Amino acid sequence: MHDGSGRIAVQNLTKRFGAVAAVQNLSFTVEPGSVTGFLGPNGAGKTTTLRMLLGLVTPTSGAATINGRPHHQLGNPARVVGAVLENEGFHPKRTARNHLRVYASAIGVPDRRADELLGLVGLSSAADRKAGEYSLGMRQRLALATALLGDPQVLVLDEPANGLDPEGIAWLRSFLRSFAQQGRTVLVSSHLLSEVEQTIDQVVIISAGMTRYYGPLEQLRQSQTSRVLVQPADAGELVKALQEAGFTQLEPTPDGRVAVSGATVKEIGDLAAKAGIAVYGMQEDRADLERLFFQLTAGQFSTGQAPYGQQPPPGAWAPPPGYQPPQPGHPGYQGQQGYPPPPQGYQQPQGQQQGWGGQA
Ligand SMILES: Nc1ncnc2c1ncn2[C@@H]1O[C@H](COP(=O)(O)OP(=O)(O)OP(=O)(O)O)[C@@H](O)[C@H]1O
Repeated sequence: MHDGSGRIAVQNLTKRFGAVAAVQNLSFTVEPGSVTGFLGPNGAGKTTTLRMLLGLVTPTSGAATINGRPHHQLGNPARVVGAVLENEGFHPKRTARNHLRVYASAIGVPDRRADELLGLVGLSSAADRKAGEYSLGMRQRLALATALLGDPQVLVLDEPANGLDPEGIAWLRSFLRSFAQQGRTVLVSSHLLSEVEQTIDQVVIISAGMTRYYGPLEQLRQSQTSRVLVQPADAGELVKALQEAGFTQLEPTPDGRVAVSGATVKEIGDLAAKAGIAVYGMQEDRADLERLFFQLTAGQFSTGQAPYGQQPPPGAWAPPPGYQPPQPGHPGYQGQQGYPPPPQGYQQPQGQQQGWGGQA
């Protein structure tokens, strides 16, 4: 029998599709009572990992287990793990209520559970409409209702906020938190940290199939560093003046400004005035989680420019504890030291993606 813990364990998991190494030696655990974000850019290997966990793809090597067992050894898996995967297929002519009843009967739960769940996910009024007429957001709600039919201990969701409206996203957040507070396990994937930031306790960040960060979100948050972006008339003179005054955490920005860590706006302003350097603007810039996420998944840990001097200043943009440097084979791998610029055209995601409002 399984150990009943509700723990998800991924150990040295690897999946190759021909020449494509979709997942490479991935390891992490997800503890019950927490919501874990599984994050990575498009094509990072999230869906493949979740599909291996759910027994839909066979690993090339390594293991993914729930309750200490691979999916095919779970007995009645719907009672253990509920999953919402991308592109969930519904019979287009079947109503939502009938769809849920078919699944309820397949896993041996009573019909009334279908109506309970339609209410929970806010679909009661659309229960008799055909799934083929549902919007993307409605299909997501129906997929979650299906995943919950067996009252599972573990919930695995692949990009669940896709297509949801703001009310739906807020509902989903509070639902997942209360689900985890009952001592259950939630693993939720996303390619946007901002989308899941308010929901998750711990985070697994992957890029090109490899783990880049694994640990509490709070730890990642605490590693944020604030800096001041200064636009001086003469960057070289300002850097010299700052260095002479003992401020050494200085970096040029791609747009020609000087990024100063460890100094206040006032300190920089006073110093520039004393040195007779005109300053046209200063802006406090708090490193947000999204930028850290980008830096981690882009295979680097810098602002994209080599800092003034030889090496990155200690602490200025140091990786957070839990950071795992790129391995050979990762696009961001630069040997022992390397600070390449971010890819051209990268745009920071704007705002939160929208998406529920059932009767949580
Ligand atoms: N069945 C398959 N055959 C061949 N290659 C595949 C297959 N499934 C996935 N891949 C490849 O594996 C890599 C990882 O894909 P995967 O769908 O797991 O990424 P993802 O992180 O879920 O991306 P997204 O956020 O875009 O959904 C990609 O390069 C993808 O093209």
